[in-house]
Amino acid sequence: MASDILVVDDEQDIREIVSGILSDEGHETRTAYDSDSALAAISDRVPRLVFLDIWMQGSKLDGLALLDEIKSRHPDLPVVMISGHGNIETAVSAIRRGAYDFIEKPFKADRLILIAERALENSKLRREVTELKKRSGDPAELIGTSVAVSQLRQTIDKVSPTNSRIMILGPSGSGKELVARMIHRKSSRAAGPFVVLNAAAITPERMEVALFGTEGTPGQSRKTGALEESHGGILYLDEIGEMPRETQNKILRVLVDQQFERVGGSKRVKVDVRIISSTAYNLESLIAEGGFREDLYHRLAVVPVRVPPLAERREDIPFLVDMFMRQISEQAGIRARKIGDDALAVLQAHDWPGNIRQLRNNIERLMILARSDGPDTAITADMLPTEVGDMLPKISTQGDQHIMTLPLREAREMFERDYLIAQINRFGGNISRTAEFVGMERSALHRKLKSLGV
Ligand SMILES: Nc1ncnc2c1ncn2[C@@H]1O[C@H](COP(=O)(O)OP(=O)(O)OP(=O)(O)O)[C@@H](O)[C@H]1O
Repeated sequence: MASDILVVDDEQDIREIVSGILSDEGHETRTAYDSDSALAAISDRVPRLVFLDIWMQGSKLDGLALLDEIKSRHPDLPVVMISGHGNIETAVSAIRRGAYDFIEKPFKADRLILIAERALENSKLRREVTELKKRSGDPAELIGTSVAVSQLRQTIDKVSPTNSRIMILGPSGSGKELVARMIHRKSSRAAGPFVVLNAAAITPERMEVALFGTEGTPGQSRKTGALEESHGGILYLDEIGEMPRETQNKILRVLVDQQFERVGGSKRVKVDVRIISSTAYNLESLIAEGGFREDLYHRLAVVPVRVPPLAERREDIPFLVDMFMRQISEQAGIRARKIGDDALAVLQAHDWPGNIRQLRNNIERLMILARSDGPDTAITADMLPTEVGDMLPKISTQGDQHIMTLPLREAREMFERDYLIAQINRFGGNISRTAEFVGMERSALHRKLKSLGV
């Protein structure tokens, strides 16, 4: 994927040489001749890399001051200083102030290309590390040998190299985001960003700012939105059904002409973004009710990809349990345990309404609870948390009466989850309406659902 590089220099020759060499390498370049035009270019669209001259005649800010300004707005944007013979010391001090490197005039094309590549690679690695930290539990590949997962893998391989828009359909916790990340990794945009915007976790009022950013006012700085952040990469719109109707109209326009305006501005920002969206609920019924634009649905779901619920691929459960055990033992320093066949059978028989996320949460609890029993004893069915063993209630008999007991907290959680699932279904999957009905803030409901493994 070509990278967008901004070259800032007051000398036209240098601008042309630098951008010419980089364009020959397949990069997209833009130029600016002073601090104002550089800041304007950056606010049109944030580039991936900036080459910045230290001495610029007629510029309001000199190179170092402009570097500070750029870094204060975009701390992760790499900047390479272009220094003349006499100002190496300034270049060195620029590095202390956050520049990635410097290149001394006159320079050879090879050196310029090398520095650009290193700077781009370095910032890509930094982004990846941040991503990895965020999703440290994610496996690199889909776990499972079921037909459903094998087909899903094949679909991912087929759709990744194309540029088509994908809609991932599947219940909460089934691995939709993981699938989207895999498509990103296997696509030609792998070097570009992967940005997530969860429509269910953002209030409708804040949605447009989150997506389009704000132009900023004299007292308030400009903010880039998810669309701009994902330029050259992939934007993952999670829970697309929750997108407010008005924002849907604007997204449709972005899809048509790949341009948008920041909130409070009229300048058009051009972006090159591939959109992957996802939904856990039936969008068709939402469309029928008028809650979702049908034309937008068709544009987003050029290729629909289905992620099956865990209950439809029970044969994968032993592999997942094994992987989570190892992962949790590494992360939490708890020794992995053997798991008895009876316990595995219970785990495989469970319906897992919260899918893989819920399975993982339960394995974690199980490992923590079983910790004191000695590392070598296998986990047996009676050690399973009650939530898993809801088919294994503690039943006692008094006379001819059978009494079922569940620990209070777990019983509450279980009923709370079932209750919330029932309400969500009743409102056709619309989180806003469910939240209103159950008297919770939308984001609080979203957090609650995640914590209950829904
Ligand atoms: N096939 C799989 N193999 C291993 N781990 C998986 C698999 N599928 C999902 N997971 C793990 O399960 C958890 C939930 O997955 P993910 O967040 O992708 O689900 P989701 O469908 O996007 O959920 P939501 O709809 O709530 O956003 C993650 O920790 C993910 O790493």
